[in-house]
Amino acid sequence: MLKRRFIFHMPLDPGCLLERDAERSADRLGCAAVDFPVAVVLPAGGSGERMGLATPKQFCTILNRPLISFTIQAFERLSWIGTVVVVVAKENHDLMLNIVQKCNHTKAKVVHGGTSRHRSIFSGLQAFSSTTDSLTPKPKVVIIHDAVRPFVEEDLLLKITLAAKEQGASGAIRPLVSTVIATTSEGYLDHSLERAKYRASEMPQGFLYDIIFQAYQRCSEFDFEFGTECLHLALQYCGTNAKLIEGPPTLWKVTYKRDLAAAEAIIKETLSMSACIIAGAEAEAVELAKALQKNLNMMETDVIQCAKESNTEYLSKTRNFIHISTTASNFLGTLDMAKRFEDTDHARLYPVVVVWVQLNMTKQSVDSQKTDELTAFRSLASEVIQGNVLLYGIQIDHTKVPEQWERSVERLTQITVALIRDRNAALTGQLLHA
Ligand SMILES: Nc1ccn([C@@H]2O[C@H](COP(=O)(O)OP(=O)(O)OP(=O)(O)O)[C@@H](O)[C@H]2O)c(=O)n1
Ligand SMILES: O=P(O)(O)OC[C@@H](O)[C@@H](O)[C@@H](O)CO
Repeated sequence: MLKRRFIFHMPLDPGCLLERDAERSADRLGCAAVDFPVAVVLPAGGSGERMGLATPKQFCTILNRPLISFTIQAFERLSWIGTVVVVVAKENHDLMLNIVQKCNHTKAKVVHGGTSRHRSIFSGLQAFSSTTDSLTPKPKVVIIHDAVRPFVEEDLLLKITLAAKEQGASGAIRPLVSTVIATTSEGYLDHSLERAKYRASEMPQGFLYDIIFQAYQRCSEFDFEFGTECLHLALQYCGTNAKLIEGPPTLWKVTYKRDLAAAEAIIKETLSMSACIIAGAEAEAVELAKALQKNLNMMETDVIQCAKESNTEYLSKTRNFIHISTTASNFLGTLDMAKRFEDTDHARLYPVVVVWVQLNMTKQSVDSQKTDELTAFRSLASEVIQGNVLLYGIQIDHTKVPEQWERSVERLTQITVALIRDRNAALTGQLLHA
């Protein structure tokens, strides 16, 4: 087995695209540090007017999956977090239940929201009960997080939770990008604030449940209608001064169309950071695998000898598999892999890419054989895509002429990277040529 591991930092792991050793240890860290019940309220009852789409932005899809599911998964995967109350508009109740079922969000509880974000959050808080034997007992600490902020990582959640436990309230902040100014009623500049003295209030925020619940019980109708800051309610109505914790740049809220495009780009980039190359036994295939691994230097790649070895170790590390074969139509091994992805739920949340590379060692097959092969490949691709597996094909002609071989491998690399990065369903079942 040929292995070369890179020291590799995932720039972001939104909603745990892959369970990484580091993530697992952080989860263990969380379990050790959090010895009290923690629950979550995700306000998702808005209409997304600024997004300008018919579908509320929390239900807009990325890689065939609603945005809200990425946010829920960021909490679902942490063993030290309990119930995740998702607050949606009444008309979206069934849609949300379908998402919970399809994406297996076992911690999610769906409740109805209100006409404003604060009303929705309060409705979410009321889903917990003070009776200890209830299905949703009230937590010690509750995390409040906008459902349209999909990138929230465990270490920040841990800091917010522990700070809320100690201080009563905590909130994520980010440096201001633009300066804040005050305007006159005629629309002229009144004055500008010294930017360095101010921060943008982001999410997640954490609270001792009793404090934030009491704050909402006491707050005014004006607060409910026009307020945007939970930390302010804790201070105003419970005298609790939130601990502020600076978070990473990925905390931003999906508000406009550009934010959705940015979120999709980040998720695709993170899914494309690793690959497993299955070389088969033939010497030429192993040679191509090593050349491809060398060219794929922007990815953490493993090379294994055969699909049978693409066991759980590799499954947990990547969602991109490059299957090199020297025999035509040997793509049927992909079906076994697809079945294994299905058995391990590996493709439930994120599409798995399988690039079948056919290394042509002999002269071209006759046209009728090529047509049959393409038909079989296409029908396999349309079968496995039902299980969220995207099957692509690339043919490469073997040559002993070094310059030609180098050019072919470079083209193979470029096509492979493009397919993995874009995960475009329209190209599945195609046999491209490097
Ligand atoms: N009545 C409301 C309004 C907003 N939210 C939620 O609060 C979060 C942040 O609010 P915002 O970004 O303003 O969402 P929308 O109100 O949907 O957006 P817009 O203001 O553009 O309509 C979102 O997850 C949104 O779904 C909510 O639960 N209930
Ligand atoms: O006002 P919107 O409903 O767009 O978004 C809510 C934001 O204000 C809120 O998420 C943070 O600023 C932290 O309170």
